[in-house]
Amino acid sequence: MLRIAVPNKGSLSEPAAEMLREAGYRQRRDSRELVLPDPDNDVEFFFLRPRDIAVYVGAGTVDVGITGRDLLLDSESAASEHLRLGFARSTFRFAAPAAQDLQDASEIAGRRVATSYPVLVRAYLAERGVAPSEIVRLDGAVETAIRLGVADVIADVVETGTTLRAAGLAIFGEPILRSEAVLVRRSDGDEPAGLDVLTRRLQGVMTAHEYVLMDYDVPLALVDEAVAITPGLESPTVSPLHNREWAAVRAMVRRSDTNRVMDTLYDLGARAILVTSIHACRL
Ligand SMILES: Nc1ncnc2c1ncn2[C@@H]1O[C@H](COP(=O)(O)OP(=O)(O)OP(=O)(O)O)[C@@H](O)[C@H]1O
Ligand SMILES: O=P(O)(O)OC[C@H]1O[C@H](OP(=O)(O)OP(=O)(O)O)[C@H](O)[C@@H]1O
Ligand SMILES: [Mg+2]
Repeated sequence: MLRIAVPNKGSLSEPAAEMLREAGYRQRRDSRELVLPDPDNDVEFFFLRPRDIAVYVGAGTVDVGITGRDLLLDSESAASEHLRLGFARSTFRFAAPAAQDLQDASEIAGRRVATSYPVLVRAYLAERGVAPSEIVRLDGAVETAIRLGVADVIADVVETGTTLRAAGLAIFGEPILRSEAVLVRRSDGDEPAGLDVLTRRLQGVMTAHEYVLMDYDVPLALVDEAVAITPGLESPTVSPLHNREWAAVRAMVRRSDTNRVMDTLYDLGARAILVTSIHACRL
């Protein structure tokens, strides 16, 4: 049985459970459940703190886990990224009171930095030869650290930037890291049995979100031009129609391109252009 660690709380928890549900796995109904066997799919879920997941995976007590790239790197555990999952995207940034108008990470020299990710911050500054006077490790609500006088600068997760603005802080310097949810596995050792199936299922969910199925009819003489507009992933399906002068085409199209592609096809002379969502897929 593949042992899979899943975040029990926080920003990662709900979207991770939703993705696993879409991939056909059982998910818990009660947030107090800590372990959930799914014998039909030959896996077992362990609901753990997101920050601890890479530690358990690195120690080999669970086979794989879902966590954030930032949490993985800050854990220094023997786990590594196996698959990007595309949700819980964030950037990790330095910020300071807007009035101070700091511009660059080099200005952190001699200043105190508060963060929940001390390993990431220490490594980033060390690489650039910047020596802060202190790195203050906090569990959360890092934005308040400056007002309370324990730090001059913070390094924190930024999604929309609302929290920083509300605290009167402004981002400065380059992003320290771009993060998203990732599937992690142990860095060394054999690939755990069943990881290939989990990976394909999760990739299937991502592809189903990312692509739509587009069907349209097009005059035979225009099929080549139409197919160049919708090349699909491998090759589009072209089928004959009862009216022999026309053909039907079916291809996968990036969801974000849907309307642009429909406009282009219509201008070319395609008609009856239909778009359907993909429920699940294996490529
Ligand atoms: N708006 C956000 N706030 C916090 N973390 C976010 C956000 N958006 C994405 N993330 C990602 O979620 C992970 C952090 O999850 P975690 O559960 O530790 O923090 P949290 O959502 O702030 O929960 P908590 O309230 O327990 O601190 C990181 O990988 C982070 O990059
Ligand atoms: O850029 P934003 O969209 O505002 O989101 C980012 C903020 O959200 C999180 O805090 P959370 O509310 O989880 O509180 P915490 O600091 O106690 O973790 C995170 O730590 C940032 O502070
Ligand atoms: Mg938080």
